[in-house]
This record gives sequence, structure tokens and C-alpha cells, in this order.
Amino acid sequence: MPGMSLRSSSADTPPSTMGISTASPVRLSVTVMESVTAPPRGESRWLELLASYRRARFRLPTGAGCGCCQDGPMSEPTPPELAEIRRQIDAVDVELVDLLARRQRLVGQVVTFKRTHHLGVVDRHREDEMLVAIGETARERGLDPRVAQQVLRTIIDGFTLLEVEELGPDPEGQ
Ligand SMILES: C=C(O[C@@H]1C=C(C(=O)O)C=C[C@H]1O)C(=O)O
Repeated sequence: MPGMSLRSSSADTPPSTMGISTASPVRLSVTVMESVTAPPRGESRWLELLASYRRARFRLPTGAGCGCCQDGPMSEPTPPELAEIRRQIDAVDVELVDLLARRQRLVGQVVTFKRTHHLGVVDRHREDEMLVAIGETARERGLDPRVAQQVLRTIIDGFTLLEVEELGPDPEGQ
């Protein structure tokens, strides 16, 4: 697949993350692509990438792959350096699960409160505030805010489903 030659100076360029400078194009070494030049960064590009990634990842019916996925495992064997980094990622993921378990217990308390006080499941205003706040926190702490917001959106959706299982859907069908 041919590389994309793109600049990185859009108005909504986010802070540099993952050590990738936004000041100039960066050569990335990606197994599935021979080699590409880093794409432009920013909100609209992020949404484009997300949509094409999901189409390819979940095999939704439209067009080509996203260009960043491959079907099979990477060429074997896994280099030790990569295996070590992945071991650390797995450990972080376990920590994330612990945090999510803690969150689930708190959401359980919310369920009890809502049941007692006859409240609906979804509070859109609260969710909007959370998503703005997490973006700001992420920026301050060196996490790409788009990742933080996307992950929190998914987390909220998951817990909302758990709440709906317990309390039933909101009357408006939300
Ligand atoms: C947990 C709650 O219920 C819903 C789920 C939320 C969440 O998972 O953070 C936030 C708001 C609500 O839409 C809540 O009302 O606080």
C-alpha cells in the first residue's frame, strides 16, 4: 500500500502524544503497511480514521479496509522487545479491569439510589460534562484526549446497559 504524504498543521491539532511529534511528518514502521508518512492530526481526521477502522474491524459493509489492520497474526516469532512491551500493556490492562470493577460497584450504588428514588437510567447532561472533563484531564496528563473521550464513551455505554438490565429502559426509550 502506498504511503500517504501529509502535513500536520491543522487548527485542531492536538498535543503530541505517544512521542510522535506533530511538527513534521514522521516515518512510521507498520507491519501491514510498507511504511507510511504520519497522517494529519486533529478531530475530523480522528473521526474519519475511527469510522474506517470500525468498518474494517467489524466488517461492516462498505469499502476497503482502514489501512491500519491486518487479518492474521504478525509474522512470527514475536521479537522479544515487542513481547516485553506487550507484557507491560497486558499488566496495564489488568489494572484497567480492576478500576472498571471498582466503577461497576459504584454504578451498583447508583442503581440502588435510582431504584429507590424512581429515577431514569440516562443522565445526558452528566455524561456531556464527564466527556468534556475527561478530555481536559487527559490533556493535562499526557493522554490523547480523543482516546480518553472515546474510551469513556464506551465505558458509559457499557455501564448504562448494566443499569438498564437492572432498572429497565427509560420511558423515552433512551
Ligand atoms: C452512573 C450513572 O448512570 C448513567 C451512567 C453514567 C456512567 O456510567 O458514568 C453516567 C450517567 C448516567 O447516564 C449516573 O447517573 O451517575
